[in-house]
Amino acid sequence: MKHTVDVLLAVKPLSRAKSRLRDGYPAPVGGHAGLVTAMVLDTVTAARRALGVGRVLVVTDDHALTQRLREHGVDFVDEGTATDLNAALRHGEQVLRDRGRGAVIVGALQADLPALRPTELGEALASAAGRRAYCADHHGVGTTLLIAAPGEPLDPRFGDASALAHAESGAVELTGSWPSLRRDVDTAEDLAAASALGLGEHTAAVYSPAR
Ligand SMILES: Nc1nc2c(ncn2[C@@H]2O[C@H](COP(=O)(O)OP(=O)(O)OP(=O)(O)O)[C@@H](O)[C@H]2O)c(=O)[nH]1
Ligand SMILES: C=C(OP(=O)(O)O)C(=O)O
Repeated sequence: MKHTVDVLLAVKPLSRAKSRLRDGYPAPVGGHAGLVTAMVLDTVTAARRALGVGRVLVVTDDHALTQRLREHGVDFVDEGTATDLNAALRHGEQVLRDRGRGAVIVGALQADLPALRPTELGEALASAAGRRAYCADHHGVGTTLLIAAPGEPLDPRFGDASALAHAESGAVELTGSWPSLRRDVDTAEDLAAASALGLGEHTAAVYSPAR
């Protein structure tokens, strides 16, 4: 039976989010929080359109963000007692399993992929082929996607050098090209590179590349 992956995205409070992305580009419409929100919405929109994705659940305590998610019919959950990204993802994983019917395959997708193409995510999920797997970021150092093996815990190890950490945890590295899946946005340079790939509608509406 073809399995779908239930995808988690975690977002910290917008006031603290994307601290490396606070300057170096024209002021976005709606300010910093508006830009971060737009990137989340574009990432979620692409994930929902990707072949192989089941449910999408955003883990966040930010009220303004959850309001926008609600407007777009995106499911979300608070982060419980989590104090970091991995704990927030583990909390979201438990919520998915509690709600799930039958075997659940859980994945974690970074929430700052505003150029994400559904086809690239779908290809990455297919190439995991039921294995614990990860996709490294464009630097080859971080992780933009982690997929658990069916019925296995997600065991997220995001943070510094997370690609290596996930490899050491037994995850298989996914090696497709997938430039939009690997282009997470941490800095103004990343945002310009994502713009060159083609931004989703929400981020494109608030950001214009520096002329
Ligand atoms: N819910 C939740 N999400 C988190 C937490 N820490 C990080 N994240 C999210 O994890 C994703 C990847 O983290 P980073 O790329 O470091 O994002 P960031 O922390 O906003 O960026 P910087 O402030 O520049 O480090 C982002 O979407 C963050 O919002 C946390 O404690 N809780
Ligand atoms: C937390 C991560 O994201 P970033 O490196 O963008 O902070 C990660 O790649 O594990």
